[in-house]
Amino acid sequence: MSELFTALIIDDEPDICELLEMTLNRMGVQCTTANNVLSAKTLLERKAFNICLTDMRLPDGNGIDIVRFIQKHTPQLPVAVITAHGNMDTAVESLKAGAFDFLSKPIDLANLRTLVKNALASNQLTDDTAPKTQSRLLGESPAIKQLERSIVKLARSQAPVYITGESGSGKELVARSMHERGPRANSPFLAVNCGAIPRELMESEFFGHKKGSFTGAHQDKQGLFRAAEGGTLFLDEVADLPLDMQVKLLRAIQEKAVRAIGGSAEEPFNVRILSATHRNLEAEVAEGNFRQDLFYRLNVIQLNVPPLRDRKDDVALLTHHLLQKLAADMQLDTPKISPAALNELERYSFPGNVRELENILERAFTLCDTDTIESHDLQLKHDAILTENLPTSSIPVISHYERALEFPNIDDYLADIEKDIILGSLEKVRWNKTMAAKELGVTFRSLRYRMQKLGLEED
Ligand SMILES: Nc1ncnc2c1ncn2[C@@H]1O[C@H](COP(=O)(O)OP(=O)(O)OP(=O)(O)O)[C@@H](O)[C@H]1O
Repeated sequence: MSELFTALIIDDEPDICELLEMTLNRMGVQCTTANNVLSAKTLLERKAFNICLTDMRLPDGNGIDIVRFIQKHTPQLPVAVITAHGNMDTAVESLKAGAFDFLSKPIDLANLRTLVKNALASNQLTDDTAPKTQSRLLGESPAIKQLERSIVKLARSQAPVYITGESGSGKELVARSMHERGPRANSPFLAVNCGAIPRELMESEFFGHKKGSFTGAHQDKQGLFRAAEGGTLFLDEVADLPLDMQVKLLRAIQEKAVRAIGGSAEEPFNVRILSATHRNLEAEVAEGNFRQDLFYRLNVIQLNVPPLRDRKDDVALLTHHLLQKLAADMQLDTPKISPAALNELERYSFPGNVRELENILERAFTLCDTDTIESHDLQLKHDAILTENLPTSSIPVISHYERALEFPNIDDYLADIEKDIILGSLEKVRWNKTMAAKELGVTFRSLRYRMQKLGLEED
């Protein structure tokens, strides 16, 4: 580090101030100290710093007062809070208030150095070096604009973010954008689908293994945490982690270190954790399928990606963009879309969200034999077209008799209706079977039986 950076250290214990100052000085950071909230605020008003480290307990207030003050006056300044050992509540509270990261006592010097390095990199983003990445998230709706603002703000922080939203709504895209707009942009972004890793390989995938540590371990393998060093690890479908793996993950996050299978020592990592699931994780915790303590660690800040049906204004924009992209990939001219077809898309409920829109357009593009996509090319599921925008007189009356004739027999038609009802309810309560059973007035067992019979598995 050739430039001279400056830090404000706020602590009333001289020994801690000295330890922090010595460590930071060795990293080329010049320190100013304050031992209470009042003098810290005065210094913050008078001088510019690159990083601020504050103890939680101060004689005339606490670290969160400092975090709030900085958020209000100099939000670009990364501030980290030093908390008492094991006091996760205050750590979470400070991250929620806008702290960049936290450090627990007794201070681990390796962790302190990593924190300072990350903070300085984040502070540098105010300069011309800030990633100029164009937003990947398309949309002009208020919900997307708000999401975009949250992404930019959270990109600088180290806080774990838990992203919720229906399948295909853009959770991974949000995680990726957060990575690309932050100080970790030049390091790896690794996305892992927790539900797709075979159980017996999970520990090795996450933490790595040493050659010979088990049958088939022919060479050393670097786990995901090590492979993502300096960057971001996105745990997709985190609700699918088996309970024994949840314990190991919690430990790794708490210790900020991992031990490879067959390895002799824990190795520290510097990775930001983002996670997501389309399931309701609170309900999984309530049902005993997900550990409360891990949920608490992952869910420091929650971001919700709204379903496409709730941001109808974005459908046209996304459609035009996706058609352009499809045409470019196939080296063809961009097709037009008829007003009627676009209107149909705008009234569609998109159970599979943007991913479904992508699939619909790809199919339509392939099927359409003119330069314009028409309604019939879309092949939308009619029961998923919302009728709210239609004048009542034009709402088609569905005759069960006529529809049943499209099926091989009446039982298949009735099964189709039952499937629709169950899926509708499950989607509404985010696949919480207890709540769906209640809503549908059947027992939990009966719902499970029906789901099995109809081949409805959670994906
Ligand atoms: N706002 C958006 N602008 C442009 N493309 C989008 C947007 N939202 C989603 N997409 C696209 O839709 C597809 C699905 O997005 P993504 O994989 O991020 O969804 P997801 O919520 O993580 O899905 P899953 O729950 O299945 O993991 C991707 O191809 C993504 O690029």
